[in-house]
This record gives sequence, C-alpha cells and structure tokens, in this order.
Amino acid sequence: MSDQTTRMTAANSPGQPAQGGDHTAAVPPPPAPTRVVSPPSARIGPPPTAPTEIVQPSGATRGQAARQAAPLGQPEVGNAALQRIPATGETLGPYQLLGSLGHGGFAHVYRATGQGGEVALKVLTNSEHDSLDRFVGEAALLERLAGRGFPQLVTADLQSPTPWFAMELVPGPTLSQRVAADGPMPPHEVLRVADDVLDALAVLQEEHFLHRDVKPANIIAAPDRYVLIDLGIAKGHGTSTSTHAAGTISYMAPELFVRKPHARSDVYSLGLLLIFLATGELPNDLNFAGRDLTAADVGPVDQRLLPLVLAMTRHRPEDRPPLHNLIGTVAQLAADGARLDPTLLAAADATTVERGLVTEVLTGSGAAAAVVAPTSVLASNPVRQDEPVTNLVYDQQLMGRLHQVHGDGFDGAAEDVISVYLSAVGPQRAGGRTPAEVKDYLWAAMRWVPAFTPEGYADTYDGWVAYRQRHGLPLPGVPTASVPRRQAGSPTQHRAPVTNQQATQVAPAFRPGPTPGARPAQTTAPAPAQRPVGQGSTQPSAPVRPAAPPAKPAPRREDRDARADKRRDSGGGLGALAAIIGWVPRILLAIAVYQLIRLFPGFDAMPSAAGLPLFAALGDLSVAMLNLDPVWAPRMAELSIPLLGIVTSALVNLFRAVRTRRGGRTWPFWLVVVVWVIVIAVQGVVGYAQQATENARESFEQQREQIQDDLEQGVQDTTEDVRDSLWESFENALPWS
Ligand SMILES: Nc1ncnc2c1ncn2[C@@H]1O[C@H](COP(=O)(O)OP(=O)(O)OP(=O)(O)O)[C@@H](O)[C@H]1O
Repeated sequence: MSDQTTRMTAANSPGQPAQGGDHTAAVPPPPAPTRVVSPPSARIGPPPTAPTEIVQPSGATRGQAARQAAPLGQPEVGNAALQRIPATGETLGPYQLLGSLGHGGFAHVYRATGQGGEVALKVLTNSEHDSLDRFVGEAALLERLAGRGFPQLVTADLQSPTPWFAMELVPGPTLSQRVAADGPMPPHEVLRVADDVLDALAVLQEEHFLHRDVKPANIIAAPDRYVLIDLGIAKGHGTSTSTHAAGTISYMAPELFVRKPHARSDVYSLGLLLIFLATGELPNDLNFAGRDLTAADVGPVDQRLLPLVLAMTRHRPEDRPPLHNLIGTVAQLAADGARLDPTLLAAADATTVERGLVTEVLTGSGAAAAVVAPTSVLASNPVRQDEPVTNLVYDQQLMGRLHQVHGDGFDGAAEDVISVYLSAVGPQRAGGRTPAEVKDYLWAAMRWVPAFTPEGYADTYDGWVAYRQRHGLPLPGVPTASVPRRQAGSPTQHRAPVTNQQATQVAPAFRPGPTPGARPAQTTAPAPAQRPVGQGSTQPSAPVRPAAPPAKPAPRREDRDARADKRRDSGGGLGALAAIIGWVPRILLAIAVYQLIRLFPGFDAMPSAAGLPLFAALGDLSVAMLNLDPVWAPRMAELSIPLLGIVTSALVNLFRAVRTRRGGRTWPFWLVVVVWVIVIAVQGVVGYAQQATENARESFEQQREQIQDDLEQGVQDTTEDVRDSLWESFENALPWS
C-alpha cells in the first residue's frame, strides 16, 4: 500500500461533523492534536516490514474524550458509551455509505462506494476507553497482512470525529449465515474452510498475533475462498494481562478464560468452528469441563474429520497440534483421507515461531503475576478489583463450579455459589449487582437455559450437595462454614453485605473436591523457573498455575438429554404444572389396565371405571357426535379411557419436546402409544369374545325357545289331530251316521 493511501488523511477536519447524517444527538469528541503511533500498542514482535503511519488523537483516548464530552443521558450499553452511528447515504471521506453490512459491539460496517469502486467501510461506534486503540490496531494489522487471508486495507481516517477505515469488500455470507440457510456443510467444504482459515492464522502468527475471535460470524464465504475478518481483538501473544473481555465465549479456548492466551488458542476455536460447520451445532457447555472432547461429544462428524477436530480441541493448548502440522493434515485429508499421518495430530513441541512467543511471555508481563498464597485457589486466578463485573465470565474457578451446579439442575445453588464467591473476593466485584443478577448475566453470557431441579431436592447449595452424595458424584470442597441459604420466596433478593470473617470461612468452598480421575491440581511452585522450551510444553510457566478445573466429566449427549427430560419434568413454576400434567396419562394407563383385568373371568364383578362420570360423559358425547345407537354409549365410554390416554401423553410429550427444544426425541411417546395400542387391542379382542359369547348364548336361547315352541305346537297339533280323529271315528260308529 502506498504512503498516500496509508497515511490516514483527515477527510473531515476534526470537530467538523460528517456530511449527510441526521444523527444530531451524536456528540463528536473535541478536536485533539495528532501524533504518529506505531499500532497497535499491544503488539509484541518485530517491527512491521513497512512502517505504518496511522494518525490518531493523542492525550486522552477518544473514548475518554467522548465520555468527557458526553452529556448526561447519553446512551450506554453496559460500560460502553456509544459513538454516533452514521446513517446510510451519509458521506465519510471520499465514500458514500450505501447500506449496513453488519455490526458488533465495537463498530459498524457499511457497503460504501467511492474511490475505485465499492469497499467495506468500518466505522468505530464504541467509545470505551481503549476502543480507538483497538480500532487503529485493526487497521494497521490489516495493512500489514496485505490481503493474505484477510480483507485488504484500502484507506482510513482515524482522525475523523467518526473514525473509519475502508477495506476490500468481500462478497458472500458469513459462515453463520451460510449454516443457518443451508445447514451443515459437506466434509470436503469443511476442509476447504479449514485450509483457508489455517493459512490466514499462519500469516497472522508470523506477524506475532492471535486472532482470538475465530467464529462462524467472522468468516466470509467468498465465491472462491474463505476470508477471516474482524481483527478488532487480535493481540500479540505476549500481552496476556489484558482484562478486556475479549472473544466470543462459545468458541473461546479454555486458557483464555484464565487470561493466558497460547499460541494454539485459535486452533481450539477453529476446531469448534469445524465441528459447528460439520454438524450445525456446538458441543454443549464444555468450556469448563476440564477435559478433551470425545467422539460422543461432537455429534455426527464425518469420520475423516473426527481425528482432526478432536486434536484441535484438546483441553491443554500444548496437546494441540501446531498450525504447521494442521495445514499438513488438512492437505492430506483433502487429497486422500486414508493417508492421514497421525503423528501430525499428536502433541508437538513448540515451533520456532511459537518458541519466540513463549520467551516473550515469560520475560514480559506474565512474570509479574500477582504474588499469592500458594494454597489459595482464588489466587491461582487473580481477580482484579477494577475489572468490570462482566469479566467474571472469565473466571475459571467460578465458572467451573457454576458449570457443575447448572449441569446438575441447581440454578438456585448457583446463586449461593456466586454469593460465596463474592464473599471471598469482595462484594465490590459484583459492581453493585445482587448474586441473582450476576447469575442472570452469566447465564445469558453462557447461553444457559434455566435448569430444573431434580425431583425431591431443594434448589439450594445443600440440596445440590445432597444430590451429588446420593448419586455418588464428586463433591465440592467441604466448606468450613455453612453456605448462606437463600430465603424462601425471595430468589432475587439483595444479600446483606458479607464480612471479612464470612469471607475466610466460606472461601474453601471453592476448592475443588476430591475428584477421581481429575488431573492433579497444579500447585504453585515457589519462584517458578522458566520451563525450558522444547521439553514437552509450550505453555508459559507463570508463577501460579490455575488449579485443575472441576473434574466432573461432561455428560454424554444421551445422558444430558435424559437428565434434561428429568429436570424438565420436575420443579418450579411451569415445571410443577408439567409434573402434574405428566401424571394424567399415567393415571389413565392405570385405569385402562384395571379395565383390562376386569375383562377376565372371575374379575368381572369389579365395577367398571367406564361408569365414572367423566368417561360416561365422554361415551355419551361421542355417541351423540358420531350419531351412533345409544346402546354404544358404554362401549364408547370404555374406549374413551385409552384414547384419552393417547391424547394426553401426546400433549405432554409435545410440551416436553417444545421445552427441551429437541423435537420428537422425547423418550416415552412411542412406547406409550404402543402400550395404549396393546390396551385397545386386548380390550377389543376380549370385548369381541364377550360379544360373540353373548351372541351365541342369545342364539342358543332363541333356538331353544323355538324348539320348545315347536314341540308345544307339535304336541298341541297332535293332540288336536288325535282328538279330531277319535271324534271322527266315534261319529262314524254311530248308527244314524
Ligand atoms: N471486508 C468485509 N467485506 C464484507 N463484509 C464485511 C467485511 N468486514 C465486515 N463485514 C461484515 O460486517 C459485519 C461486522 O463486521 P465485524 O465483525 O468486523 O464488526 P465488529 O463490530 O468488529 O464485530 P465484533 O463485535 O464481533 O468485533 C460482519 O459480520 C460482516 O457481515
């Protein structure tokens, strides 16, 4: 890129509003003197091959300036004040905005036309304190990447009151749009995505950057290639101390949750992305499970792809293959799946590029990690008091425990866990939110739907512990003090501030309990030496390693489904109603079985349930509706029992299927229908036999009566004949006849 285009010219002079827009409420920050910076500030590694001259305001960052200038009442999203959002038709620099391509929490991207055709124009719309730095960094990095796997930077104006940069417009849907529209991709196409994205990540790694937000929405499916976008949070490997809530949680590598980016963190995200592309869904909630995925976790992935995605998503970053090996594997799979070299997918020593990065980490800010008590689990994951509350989602200890309680169906216990956690780390970490509000935020962030407590257990910490004990599941560390209970009926109440005394008493509740099969917790070695590179690990040896995450293996998909059914059948609000309704088909089934028993000889003295008012009424109703002979009413009343059973079980199962969002996979419906069909069939057969017997008896009776009538008639006729004949003989014998 030429200097003329690289120098971000002030198309709009500072303070001058952009043309054409009607966003009068927008508050542009005050003009500020400019300086040349080497973007981005977080970059570590060799200087760019061509110095990038990107001009940005000096002194207070734009975010700070904007906040200072912002009147009270300016819209805010969380902690983020909003910049003005340009309207379609507006002009920015030499470009006219044609329409929106999309936006994230940070910037809006427009299709724009101007100099040399159409471009994608990205506009900074967030004025958080470091957003302009990130924006400048993204533009500079795009320029350095020069279109290799990423859109090419065209030009930029970062001095504008509305900072923007223009890049190559990549035509096509994002992969999330593609999967939403067309469903899962065929294996060969998944491999093409892997090939293109791995190449792009390798280019990025050569520039000493991680992407850190590899996800379907950040890959555009152009007609001839797949292009990675959104470098807004890309950062140098060595800058591991950021507290910024970066990345999209569903695709984040486990080590990013403890703010220890690894050279292979993007490999993990890409592995999950490939699973998503191949199956249309992500493995559930495994971020905090603390183990590698298995074939059972990932759903119906093509057998060729399976070893690849399982290797890419290994829990420990050093167990994942490096980019170089993955590129080789994908090439082999694309050419001939049978010739896969398994050594490429094995854990591998750090590559040259990675080795340099590890040194950066160890000699850089990583070594300055907090000095903490070696036995404190919380200390292994130091909490910064000034972090926004939203960053709690990156706390592996907290989230690991929440993952457990939620997985077991004890959302109420989660509030207790959060409460205990806040006791230990200081209630100010909640930013004024109640544990219930913190829980709601975390649930939304993790996309966890409300759980339903197993029948017979209180939705509290103690209830959860009882449940685990009963089912032989690993228990959390035994607290030295009782966990504060939620008061009945006030699930969202604000808890009383906790005292320091309470904090010390309850903190041990966060120690992972004895968990068979778990990796041993890594204790904190005093003054950890730098682990020699090439001896089996590329992970930096920070002074304090995170303790092993809760070691409950994530449940298999079928187990989860069955457990979800169980949970949804019980507990709380709609769940209670569902549980009651769920009993109706069972009661009807019991009545039908009773009716069956009565059909057998010797049991027919038992009163018929069909005489109950409900069934009798149904019998009358169906006779009236079907215009049948009223003598059929008792039969229809009998039939109404199994029919009602089928209908109610269908409704209950439909209700469950909707609640669990798993379509017709709820277990009992087909079974219930089969049972009901058997009930109807037996009733029909026995009823038919009874009817036939009755008919035969009636016909026999009729014949008997007929014979009797005939006999009587015969006797009578004979008697009359004899009498007549005698009378006639007598008359003939008379002398006067
Ligand atoms: N070069 C491009 N060509 C075409 N469309 C693009 C381009 N860059 C971005 N987009 C579109 O704009 C949308 C938003 O872009 P991007 O993800 O970079 O924004 P963002 O605000 O940084 O998002 P996030 O909050 O995820 O960081 C993308 O999903 C994509 O649809």
